[in-house]
Order: sequence, then C-alpha cells, then structure tokens
Amino acid sequence: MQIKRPYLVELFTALALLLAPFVLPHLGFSPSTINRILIWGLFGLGFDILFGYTGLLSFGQSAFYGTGGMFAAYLLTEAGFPYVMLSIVIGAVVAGVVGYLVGLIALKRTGIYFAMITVAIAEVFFFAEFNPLSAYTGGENGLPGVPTPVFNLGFTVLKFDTDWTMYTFLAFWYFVGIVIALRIVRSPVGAILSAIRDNPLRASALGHNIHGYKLTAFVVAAIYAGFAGGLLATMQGFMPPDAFMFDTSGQLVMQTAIGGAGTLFGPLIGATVWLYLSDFFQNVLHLGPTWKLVLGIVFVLLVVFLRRGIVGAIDDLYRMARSDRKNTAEPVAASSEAKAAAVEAMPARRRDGAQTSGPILQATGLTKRYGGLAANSDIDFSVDHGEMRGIIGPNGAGKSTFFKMLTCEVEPSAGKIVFEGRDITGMGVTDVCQLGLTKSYQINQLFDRLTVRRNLMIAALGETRGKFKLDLFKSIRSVPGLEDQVERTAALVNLTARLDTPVSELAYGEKRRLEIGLALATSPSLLLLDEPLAGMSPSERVETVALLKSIARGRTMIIIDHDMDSLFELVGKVTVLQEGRVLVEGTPAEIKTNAKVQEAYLGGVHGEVA
Ligand SMILES: Nc1ncnc2c1ncn2[C@@H]1O[C@H](COP(=O)(O)OP(=O)(O)OP(=O)(O)O)[C@@H](O)[C@H]1O
Repeated sequence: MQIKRPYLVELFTALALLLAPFVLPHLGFSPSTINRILIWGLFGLGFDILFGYTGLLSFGQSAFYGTGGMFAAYLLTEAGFPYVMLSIVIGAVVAGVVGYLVGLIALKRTGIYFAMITVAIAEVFFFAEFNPLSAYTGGENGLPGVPTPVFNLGFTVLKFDTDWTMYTFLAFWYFVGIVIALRIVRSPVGAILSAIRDNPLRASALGHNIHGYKLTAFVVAAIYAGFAGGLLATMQGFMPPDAFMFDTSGQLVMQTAIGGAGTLFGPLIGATVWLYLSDFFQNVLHLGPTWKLVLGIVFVLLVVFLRRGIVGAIDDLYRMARSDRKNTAEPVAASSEAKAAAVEAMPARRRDGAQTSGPILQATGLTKRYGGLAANSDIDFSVDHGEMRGIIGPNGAGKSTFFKMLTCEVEPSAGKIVFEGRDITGMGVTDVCQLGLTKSYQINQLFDRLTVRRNLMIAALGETRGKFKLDLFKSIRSVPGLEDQVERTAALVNLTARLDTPVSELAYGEKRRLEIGLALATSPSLLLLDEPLAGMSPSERVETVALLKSIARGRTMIIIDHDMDSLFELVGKVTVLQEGRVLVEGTPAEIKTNAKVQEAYLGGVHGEVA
C-alpha cells in the first residue's frame, strides 16, 4: 500500500509523538517540560497560521490564551461544570468569538500599527483579569482546583492524572491540532493567506477579499490559543494569571522565530529549545537571574544564523537536495501546439446576459486630482468588445493613473466608469476583478516566496471561488478545473517549464510574463496591461509581442506602452494622453503622422513618431 505523500507528515508526527516519551527523558527533559512543550506547540499552531502564513505579527495572543483558559477553568471550578473536555472546547469557542471582535478592530491597520494594537488589546485583557474581573478569574491568585479529564467508556475509565497519562492526552490533542492546521494551509484559503503575506495589494486585485481572510486567520489563531489555555489549566490543575501577561505573547513570538515561522512545526521545536535551555541554565548550570541574559544571546544567535528558524533551515536543505536531483533533467518548454491549445481553451469570461458587441467599457468626465495637481482631467473614453486599444503619452501624462481608476484601485475625483453596462465607479479593485476587469502592473506585483504554480493558482482561485469562501478543510488539489487553468495559463505565457520554480529565482523577462499570466488566469473579459514590455531586452520584447498577439484572440485588451513600434504592431486604435487629457485618438497610421502627437513627443519637430 502506498501512502499519499501529504499524509507522510501526519505519519511522521504521530511516530514522533509516540517515540518522544521514550527518547526525550534520556536527553534531560522532564515529563512536565515535555507536556508544556506540547501546549506551547499547539498554541503556536494558530499563531503560525496568523504570522508565518498570513504575515500578521500579533503580540497579543496571550489575551486569547488567557481567555480560553480562564473560561474553561471558571466553568470547572467556580461554576461546578463537570465536563473537562467540553469546558476546554467552550473556552476555545469563547476565545474565537473574542478573537473575531478584536480582529475587527486590529485588522483595520497593517504592519507595525496592527502589532501595536494587539499589544494594547492584550494589556486591556491583562488589566481586566486582575481588576474588574478578579472575582471570576481569581485576580493575581488565578483559579486553583481545575480537575484533570476523566472519560468513562463503560468498560473502563480513562484518567489523565499523572504526568505520562497527561502526555498521552496532550499528544492526542497536538496531533488533532496539527492535522487540522495542515488541512488549513493546504486548502485554497491557505494559499490565499500566503498570497496576503507576500503581496496583499495583488491578492486583493486578483479578486480575494483579503480582510475576510485575515480575519479568518485571526479567529483560527484565537481558537488555538484558547484551546491551549484550557489544556494548560487542566494540566497544571490551576489556571495561572500570568497566561495573560505580555511575556506569554513575547515568548510565543520568540519560540516561533527560533523554530521557524511558516512551517507549523516551528513553534513546537522552538518551545523545545527554549524550555530545554531555560531548565538547563537554571537547574543544571545554576545561572541564577543571568539565565535570561544567556537565553537572550542564544535567541539572537539562532535567529541571525538561521533566518528561517530550525525547521526552515531543515526544509531549505531538503529542497536543495531535491532540486539538485531534479536539475539533472532539462526543463521542457510548452510546444507551440500546447500554446495554441491553451489559447483555444482559455476563452475570456462572459457574464450571463452580457453583450458581446458594442462598448465593454465607457468612462466619462474621468478626473483625478492629487491636491493641486490634476493627474487626469475630464477624460471621455470608450472601448468596444474584442478591441485591442493602445494608450500612449509622454512620461507623467497620466496613463497609469487612468488605469488605476479604471480598475478601481484609486477613486476618481469626478466622472463615471461603466463596465459591461454596470456603473463600477468607486466599487473597489476586488469586486471589479470579480466582474472580469483586471490589470497587469507596470512594476511586477508577484508572490515572490511562492512558486509559479502557486502564483497562478492564487490568481485562478479568484475566479473559481468568488471573493470569499471558507473552504478551510478542502484540499487545493480538489478544486475542479484549477490545475487545468494553471497549466493552460503557464503554457500561454511560456512558463510551463518553470511551474515549480519559486518566483524569486525567475529571470526578469519570465517575471514579466508571469505578471501577465496572473491577470490572464483570472479569465478577464477586459484585460489592461500597464507597460508589459518595460525593462525587456529586444529579444524578450519580440517574444512578448508574439505572446500578446496570441492571447488577444477573443479578448478585449487595453495596453499602455512606451515602445511604440511594438504597440502599433499590436493594436487597432490608439488613444494619446497628454497632461492628463485625451489629446487625440486614431489608428496607428493616423497617430504616427498626427501633428499634435509629434508636437507632444518631439516638441514641434515634425516627422513620424516612433
Ligand atoms: N499617488 C499620487 N500622488 C500624487 N501625485 C501622483 C500620484 N500618482 C501619480 N501622481 C502624479 O500624477 C501624474 C501622472 O502620473 P502617472 O503615473 O499616471 O503618469 P504616466 O503617464 O503613467 O507616467 P509614466 O509613463 O512615467 O509611467 C504625475 O505628475 C505623477 O507625479
């Protein structure tokens, strides 16, 4: 029997959990340390989904750890509720609800501001535990007398009242926790979370509701934290008030950094190193209060020399060994037949009832002012279905601003945009992408840490799943048609041979093609390309022009580029912008000889443009 490769991780985890009690004591770990490691590891699973996978650094996880633990402990002690496991689950649910409410506030900001809000919120919880709620939480004494779990199975009674029986209980829940976390990171939601970490702007421009997904990660992390807090209470027979302290959140962040963020196992390994060293420095070396100093130095050294943590470093070594083996085979580019088939198989998106002739996009009186500067003034513009339109203009003429308004990345100061008969003015880039209007960027906006395949998947998921879907436990491999869509897009942009290469290893020209591929994978009915040829070598330009010609069939495209020779070869009509206004429109032949255009480009020296 062959075990599916993804399940190997689960199998190894189960084996490691079975072997740990036989191996770790010989390395100097006490059973209570091993149990604490498991609780930190479980706590860290949720945090890693939030930080390692979604890129949201929270210093406030103690709030949810404390809330879940305190709630379960209160039910089991003060309220006299007899069911230990159910209390822990209720505590986790309460932590999740609190996480949802906190997330609504904290996620209004990003980066350092988000981190600072989480610190402040955790401090509020710490204060509440010690002061107004001390009658329920025991204040600085915590809640003693939390029972250990007992399960009466009829034929036998399972008790977890010794260190090693408690280990089996915690190891079981850690295993359940890792299985669920692995499912989440392997789901479409997991892929979108990593897209948000790498490039939130592009993730939302590809049709994903990134606020919804960030909130999901935040709630998942809070549930894990609350559950781990409940386990802590039952393991210690006491819910300590210091679960709410900033130190708890800080230690979680440091352990995750040591073990490796974005690996799921990082927090567990980080906790193993951290707790082992802190026991060793205090109990074996008897360092006294200086143990924290030494531990701090070890932390700095580990993080400096192992940038992706211990698990990240092992993963890197494994990948290096695999790619050495793989590189012996030459990559195979898609054949021209495969490309032709891909073009046929990738029609532009059609909304039910949408027209297929006449204008697909109309802008009227479009204006964008930045303070006193008018980047675009009173632009009237219309493009028909199936048209290939070029936009040219000197630097600073307002071309990119115009595109940003069309894709609803920036809101116009005045004017109206109608796409496929619908007023989309001020709608938002995610919704507009969902309607079938998207753009490739002047400066690459890719997901650099992910492979080409993952990049294209993330783009295609926007179309197949809509802007938000909670398919947290579905494998990304089972999304119907996704693999096909990815492979067809890769064939179109000639990246079949690079599908499993991380974006950071691509050549510039390949990145430009992937930039176009991301937009194409959403199957847009109107595709805007902002300087697709920028920065390319002459041979790359020739190749990309051929590529654009092939994808233009059955599609409506608007292209901005400074390379007029190439642009005039591609498009049927050209709009010239100057100083934020439409100067003139016409066929390439008309534009080449237009006196106003020559004036704009050549400052009045007559001749032919380009
Ligand atoms: N966010 C912004 N804030 C202030 N001014 C801006 C902003 N974005 C663009 N501008 C200004 O608007 C004008 C038009 O810029 P835009 O980037 O649209 O021109 P462009 O035609 O695309 O130029 P290029 O060909 O160099 O890319 C410029 O003067 C630019 O400095």
